[in-house]
Amino acid sequence: MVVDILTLFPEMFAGPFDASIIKRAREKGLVEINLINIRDFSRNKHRTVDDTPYGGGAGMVMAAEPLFEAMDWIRARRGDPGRVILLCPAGRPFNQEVAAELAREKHLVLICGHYEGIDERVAEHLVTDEISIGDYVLTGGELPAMVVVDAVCRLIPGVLGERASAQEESFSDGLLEYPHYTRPREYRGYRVPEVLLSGHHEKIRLWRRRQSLLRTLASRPDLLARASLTGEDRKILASVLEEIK
Ligand SMILES: CCN(CC)Cc1ccc(CNC(=O)c2csc3nc[nH]c(=O)c23)cc1
Repeated sequence: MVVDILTLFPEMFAGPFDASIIKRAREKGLVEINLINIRDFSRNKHRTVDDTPYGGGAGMVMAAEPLFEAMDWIRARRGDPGRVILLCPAGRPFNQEVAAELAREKHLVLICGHYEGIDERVAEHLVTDEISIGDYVLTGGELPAMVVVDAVCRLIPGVLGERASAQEESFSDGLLEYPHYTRPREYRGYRVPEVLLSGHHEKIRLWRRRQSLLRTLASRPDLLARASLTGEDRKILASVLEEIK
């Protein structure tokens, strides 16, 4: 997969993409990430990329020209991208389903907005998808772009070890994860639950499932409503609800 990121602050991306899983994916040639500075496509001598809004109002608006010029350059080099994603607060809420959809593309362009907004002609004539990463206001689209790239890249075959992706399948039943423990058995008087030390695989499986159900019930009942629950799950939930009566 090729990801072209249009941004005013390419330096912001240095850390997250040069470490760990994304770095390995790039080295393996599974993903190519190009950082493109929007300012390089400004056609005026002051290299400006924003201007005052028509109709008045506070703040500045990102101009259309540098983004259209950058898209021409991308198209000339690599042909039409599958998706052109504008990161913006008013976009479609990003979630695992959107990540899976984008992970099937060969070529993504991400546009990181700034200022009060971007000239609407960009959204109208260049953009295929507008994506928000949540209902809170950030200073720009760069962190959202990193979040999207991270979530999408890990779904590209070969990026995660096959074990991890197999594990992913088991979690994708929509419940929250059960608690994890590792050595030592006791640390500062805090002990690991006995069942996990028992070696009794069926009891451990049941305990973990119960923990997932309890946690999901406690903090994400909305997920519980949507999850694919087995008969066994319903029995566990019934006994839990009995207990807390
Ligand atoms: C004045 C109204 N603001 C919209 C809520 C203007 C505005 C604020 C912050 C931004 C910068 N944020 C993003 O570009 C952004 C891009 S994706 C995203 N997801 C969640 N929250 C976000 O702020 C974002 C852009 C416009």
